[in-house]
Amino acid sequence: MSEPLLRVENLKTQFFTESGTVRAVDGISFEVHEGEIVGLVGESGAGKSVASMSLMRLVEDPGEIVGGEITYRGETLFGLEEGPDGELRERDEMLSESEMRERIRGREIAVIFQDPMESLNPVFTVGGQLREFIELNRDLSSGEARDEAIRMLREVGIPDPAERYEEYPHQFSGGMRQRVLIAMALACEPSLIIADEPTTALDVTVEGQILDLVDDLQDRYDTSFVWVTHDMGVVAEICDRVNVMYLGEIVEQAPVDELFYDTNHPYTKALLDSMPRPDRTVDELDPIEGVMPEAIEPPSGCRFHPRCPDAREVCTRVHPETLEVDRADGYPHRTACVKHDVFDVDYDGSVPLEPGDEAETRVGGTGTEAGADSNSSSTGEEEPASPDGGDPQR
Ligand SMILES: Nc1ncnc2c1ncn2[C@@H]1O[C@H](COP(=O)(O)OP(=O)(O)OP(=O)(O)O)[C@@H](O)[C@H]1O
Ligand code: NI
Repeated sequence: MSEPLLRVENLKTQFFTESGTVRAVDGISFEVHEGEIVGLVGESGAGKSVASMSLMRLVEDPGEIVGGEITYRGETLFGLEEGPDGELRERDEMLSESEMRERIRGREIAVIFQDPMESLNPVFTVGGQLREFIELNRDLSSGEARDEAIRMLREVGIPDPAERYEEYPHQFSGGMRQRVLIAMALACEPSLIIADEPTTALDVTVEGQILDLVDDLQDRYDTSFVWVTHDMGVVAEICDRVNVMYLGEIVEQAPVDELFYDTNHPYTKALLDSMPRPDRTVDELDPIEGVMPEAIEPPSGCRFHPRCPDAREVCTRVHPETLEVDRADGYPHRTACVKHDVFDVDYDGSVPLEPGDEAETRVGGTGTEAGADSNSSSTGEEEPASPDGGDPQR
C-alpha cells in the first residue's frame, strides 16, 4: 500500500487546568490514505475535536500537544525528540509556525466546522469572503478570484451563484451556508479536509444532501477527509474507514463494513445499538448506560469498563493497547478489548463484574498495560503479550 497522506502516531494532547490535567487525546494512532474518508466517531467529550485541532496544530491554551508524531506527505507537522539533557524538544525537521500558516493550513489541509456562522463574517457578502480567501491563497487577480468564487459556489450546488455571490451569510439557509464553507475549504484544492461535525446542526434531509455533495466532490477532486461525528449513521453513509474514540483513545479501528459486521469492541457495539435504524422503532433503541467519565481521572484498566456489559475483573486493571486483530481489504482491524484472543490475559477465567461493583476505581494510570510492549511471554504467536504475572491482585 502507498505511503499514507497523513500519519498520526501516539498523539497526546492535554489541557493543563486548575482542576488537573485533562488527557483529552491520549495516545491515538491512525492513518489517512489518498482519497479516503476516515471517520472519528464517539460521544461528546471523547476527544474528537481536540484531535482534529491537533492535526492542524491549532490547540488552544491551556492545551498543548505533549507527545507523538504527525506526518503529512512525509513532512513532520509535529514531532519531539530527546535532547542531550534528556529533555523533550521539538525535532529540527518539524515545520515552523509560519510554515504551518503559509504552506499547510488552508492550502494543504483545510477545516470545516459545525457552525458556519463562526467561520463567516456577517458584515461581508458571501462571495466577497470567498473571493478574498481565494485571492489570498492562490496567485489570482481579483477578477479571476471572483470568477473562481462563483465557479466554486456552483460546484457546491448553490443555485444562481452569480446572484447569491452578492448576498450576506444571514440570507443563506443553514445548509446553504455549510455549502459555502465546503466551497471555501475546497477553494485551494487541499489534499485533506478535516470536517468537525459539519452536518450535526442540520436537519436530516439537508444533512443527507450535504453528505451526497461531499461524496460527489470527493470523487471529483480526490480529496481525503477526516470526518468527525458522533453519528454512526453518518459514518455508514460516507466513511471508508473509521476510528472509534472513547475518553481520548481509539478503541476500535476498521474499514466501515468490517466495523459494522464484525464489531469487536463493546463500546462500538453500544454505539451501533443506540443508533436509530429503519428496521427498529424508537422503543427498541438501546441507549448506552451511564455517562462518559472525566478525562482528568480516567478509570483504571480499560476506560470503558465501568459502563461495559462484558466487563470482568481483569478489565479493571489491564489497560489494553489497540492491537491488530484482523485485516480487511488490506487494512488493519484494530481493537482495544481484552475479550479478544490476541490479548492473552485470561479474560475467560476472570470474574464478571456486577453492575456498580467498583464505582470508586478511578485510579488513572496505575493499571497494567496489555499489548505489544508489555512483556515477552510470547509463545511465538502474534505480538501481544500478557500483563505481568497475570495472577489476580485482589
Ligand atoms: N479548552 C479546554 N480546556 C480544558 N479542557 C478542554 C478544552 N477543550 C476541550 N477540553 C476537554 O477535552 C476533552 C475532549 O474534548 P473534545 O471537544 O475534543 O470532545 P469531542 O469528542 O469533540 O466532543 P463533542 O462531540 O462534544 O464535540 C473533554 O474532556 C473536554 O472537556
Ligand atoms: Ni467536538
